[in-house]
Order: sequence, then C-alpha cells, then structure tokens
Amino acid sequence: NSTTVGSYLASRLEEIGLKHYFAVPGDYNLVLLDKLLENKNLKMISCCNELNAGYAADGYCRATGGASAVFVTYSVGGLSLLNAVAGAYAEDLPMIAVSGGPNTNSEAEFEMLHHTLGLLDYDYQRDIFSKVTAEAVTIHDPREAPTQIDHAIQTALRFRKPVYIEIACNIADAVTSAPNVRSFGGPTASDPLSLNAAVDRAVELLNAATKPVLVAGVKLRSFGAEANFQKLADASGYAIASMPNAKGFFNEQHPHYMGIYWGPVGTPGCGEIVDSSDLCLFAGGTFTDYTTTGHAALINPAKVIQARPNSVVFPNQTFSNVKLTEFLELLAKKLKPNDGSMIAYNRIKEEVTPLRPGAPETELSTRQLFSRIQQMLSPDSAVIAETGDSWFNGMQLDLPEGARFEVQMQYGSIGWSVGATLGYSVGAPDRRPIALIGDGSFQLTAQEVSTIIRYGLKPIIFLINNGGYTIEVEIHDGPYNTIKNWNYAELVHVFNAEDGNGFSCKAHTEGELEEAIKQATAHDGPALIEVLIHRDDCSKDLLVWGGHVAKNNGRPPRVR
Ligand SMILES: Cc1ncc(Cn2nnc(CCOP(=O)(O)OP(=O)(O)O)c2C)c(N)n1
Ligand SMILES: [Mg+2]
Repeated sequence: NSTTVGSYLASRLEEIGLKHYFAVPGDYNLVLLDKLLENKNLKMISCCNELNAGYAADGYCRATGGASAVFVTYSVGGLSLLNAVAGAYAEDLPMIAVSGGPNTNSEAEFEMLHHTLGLLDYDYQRDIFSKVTAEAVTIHDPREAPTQIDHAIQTALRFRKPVYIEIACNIADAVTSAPNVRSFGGPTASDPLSLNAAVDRAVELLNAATKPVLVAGVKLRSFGAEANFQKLADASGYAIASMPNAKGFFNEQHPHYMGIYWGPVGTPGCGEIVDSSDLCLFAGGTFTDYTTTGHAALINPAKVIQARPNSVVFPNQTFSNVKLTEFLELLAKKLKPNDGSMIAYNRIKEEVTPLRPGAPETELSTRQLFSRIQQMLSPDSAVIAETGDSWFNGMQLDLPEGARFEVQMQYGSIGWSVGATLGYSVGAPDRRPIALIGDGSFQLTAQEVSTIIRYGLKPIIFLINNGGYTIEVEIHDGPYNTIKNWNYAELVHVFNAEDGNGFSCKAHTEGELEEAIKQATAHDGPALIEVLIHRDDCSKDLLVWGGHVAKNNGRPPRVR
C-alpha cells in the first residue's frame, strides 16, 4: 500500500516519539507542511524565524532526550537555520532538519529560481549542511524516499547528531511506499572482547588507586548513560564531580557529590580533590578551553581514564568500540568500593553560608538575585542558562534532585536560550523552565518570546540587564561591548498585543525582586522579570575565568 513522501516522513517522526515539530513556511515547503498537518499526532509550532526554530528544536531534544524536527524553506530559510544545526552537532543532539527544495525539473531545464544564489547549482544547501550533520540527503525520486528518510533518521539516532533532509517541492505529495514495520535503534552495542578488556583494565587501575574520583561529563546525557553513571557512583563510594556542561546530569544531592569541576572556578574543594586524586575516571567529558578555564584546570593525563561514547582511553592504551553505557554498567559490577577521595574531600570542604537578604530598598546585586533564584528551585525545575555571566551564576545553583540544567557550552551561540526555552517548554510540559538570559544575548533572538506567549507556555525568564556584554568585557573589553538599552519588560506587552498572556515587570531592588518572583510564580502563563544589575557587577568566577580564557586566546603564534 502507499502514502505520500510528506506523510511517510510525518509517520516516521511520530514513530520515533515526536509530538511536535518547529516550522517556518516558504513556497518550497508549503505542500510538505500540508502533509505534516494531516498527521493529527504531530503539532506544528510556528516560529518567527528559522534560527529560533532550530534553537527550539535544540531545546526540545534536551527536554525529551530524543530527536526533534524543524521544517524550513530553501536557502533563505535553510541558511538561517544552519547555525542552530551546527550547534546541535556540537552538542550531540539528534535534530532532523528538513528543507523544501527546488522542483526536480529546474536544474535540468536551466531554470533560474528565486531565493537562490542565481546560479544553476541547486545542491549547495545540502552540501553546506553536510558539513554540520551526520547525513545530508536530497529526495528527488519518491521511490527512494523511504530508504533515504529511514537512513537519515537512523543515522541521527545512532550517532546523536543532526541530519539534513531536502525534499523537492513537487515531491512532497508524490506517492511512495507506506512505512513498513522496523525499529529505529540508538547507538550500537560494544564489541564484547574490547568491552571486557577495557573493564578489566579499569578495574585493575582503579582498585589499585588510593583516592580515585569519578567526573560526570556532558556526553552522559546524549548517549543515555546518566543512569549507568549513577550506578557506578553508588557502587564505587568515590567522590563525584560534574563538569560545567554536565551540571545536573548527576544528582547534586547525592552524599558523595562534591560540585562542579571547572579548574579555578569550580566548587571550592572540588577541583583540589580531583586534581590531587591519583586516578580520575571522566565519563563523557570534553576538555575544551572553556570547560577547563583556559586549561588552568590541573588535569594530569597520566592520571586520567576517559570513558568516551565509543571508546575508553587510558594513559597509554585505547579500547575502541566500547559503548559508554555498557562500560559504566559493567564497571559498576566489578569495582571495589573506596571512599578515600570522599574522606579527603570532607577534610577540606567549605560550608556555604547562604547570603542574608538586605533591606527591601537595597539595590539588587547578582549575588542576591541568585540566592533568591536558588529558593525557587524544585525537583521539576529546569534551569536554562545562556552564555554569559549566567553560566557562572547558574553553575553555583544547588539543584534539587530531579531538577535539570541546560547550557550550550560547547557551541555557546548567544541567543540560543530564547528558542531553547521555547522548545524545552514544549518538550517538557511537566516542568516550569527558569531561563537566565543576559541582555546582550536576548537582543539576538528576543522575538521568540512572542511564540512562547502564542502557545501559552509558562517559563519564567530572568532578563539580566547589566548594560552589555559583560562576559566579553571580562575577557577583553572595548566599545563594542556596550549595547543600546531596551525596555525589555515592555517588550512582553508588545508581543502580547490584544490576546497574549505574558506577565512582565522590572526589579531594581531586593524588595521589587521579591514581589516580582511572587507575581511571576503565581502567574499562569509566561513571565519575564527584567532585573537591573550594575554593569560591573559580575560573578567572581567570571573575572577569574575571563582572565584565563583571555590568556589562552592570546597565545603567541608558534614560529620556527
Ligand atoms: C552568535 C554569537 N555572537 C557573538 C558571540 C560572542 N559573545 N559571547 N557572549 C557575548 C555577550 C553576552 O552578553 P550578555 O548576554 O549580556 O551576558 P552577560 O552580560 O555576560 O550576562 C557575546 C557578544 C557569541 N558567543 N555568539
Ligand atoms: Mg549583559
């Protein structure tokens, strides 16, 4: 029996668990969107622009732990979406980017087309997307659609990477085979010999260590290994740390959790224990200039085991085709418990004394703001921290068990958080996201707040108005770090127009913040609190981190 190409794609998206997709229409994808709308089990979320639709699809992956889909028109849409897809690649998110494409006859007829470069080559968008995806296919022949679509979807799920599917505008409603039964698996299994050898080697080294530690890394989430890591943590008795881009992937209320491992700006006492340990197992970690604070973290490769998504790397040995989930799971069964690192940590850990609130008329400080946000957190919170001082302030939040934390620290494309908050809210309706967004970042993608209002989503957005690009100021200042101030709170009323339900207000003082949070929390809809912070009031950690990153950026060119 048969169906159409668009309906085939829709039924496969439904089959892999999607309930929503994000879209911006254009004449290359209108018929395709019509076919998608026929599928009543998928809901279209219409976005203001393709970049934000991509950021929303990014947030949707984070909220659901699964895939997401975004639909755009050719070239003018696709090339705007591109940056969000590159971000999904960097962050290991299985986003399915679908673009309408030129009529299958156009190239053969030497037809010049609108929205294109004015050349007679119409493969350029797929070619560009092939650089930021694990697979990029163009569907011209409806008979090949099932094969191409299934292959692209399977690739996204197996490698946890975005894929690109281009569907010619006159093919979307062409007849093709109905979808036949099959499963769409995730990452493949390990090579058993390699897995057992890697585990045995790890057991041998870790059991011989005096104060080994475990560190949770960012890839735990994308490769579905959070639960396996938790089992290993419980079985080992080791002290545990999380890297900054893995915050929340390990339960921060666990008795052996030390905090964030981020070199000189990590949780006090945590870095010292990791750096002085005689053997550290990093599970899914990434060691970039940002996650090591300009390489100021004192990681000694001779004392590190890296459990990666598809391999385990010891100081002088690598075992390939070993899956992270299976390695952690098997190791948990074989490891000898050892609380040496926990004893060491308990000797030096510092008790954090909560900040005492000032008088209500006290001018708001970053520290007071975040100590107040801390009190809002609950197990169903999801904190979304934008690139900026929000990384550092957000990192210090103490997450209740079950609360989630999202950062885009690998790609760090400012403005991501607005679309990501939209997508996360759609993907996790049982959570109330709390977004921490700087004024500079917000100015790139502000209009997606109107989509949050349009669909009645209910995140609470803290818009931190400190007058500019403070994170850049602390790395390297210049006139380019100052931005034009907006009346951010007023923008919500602009987006509400006559039928929106967005709440917003400004807070200059601790008393106003208290009132704002009370009203926002009580409001049954989206809320934006614009907090006014002094331009130089940033976290101490940003000052330290900025200095190290600037120094690392400034390394002189090597000349022979
Ligand atoms: C798309 C994109 N364009 C430029 C940059 C560089 N950049 N990184 N952070 C910033 C400034 C962020 O400023 P805000 O959001 O106001 O954050 P804070 O003031 O640090 O709280 C820039 C301009 C970037 N990271 N991503
Ligand atoms: Mg700012």
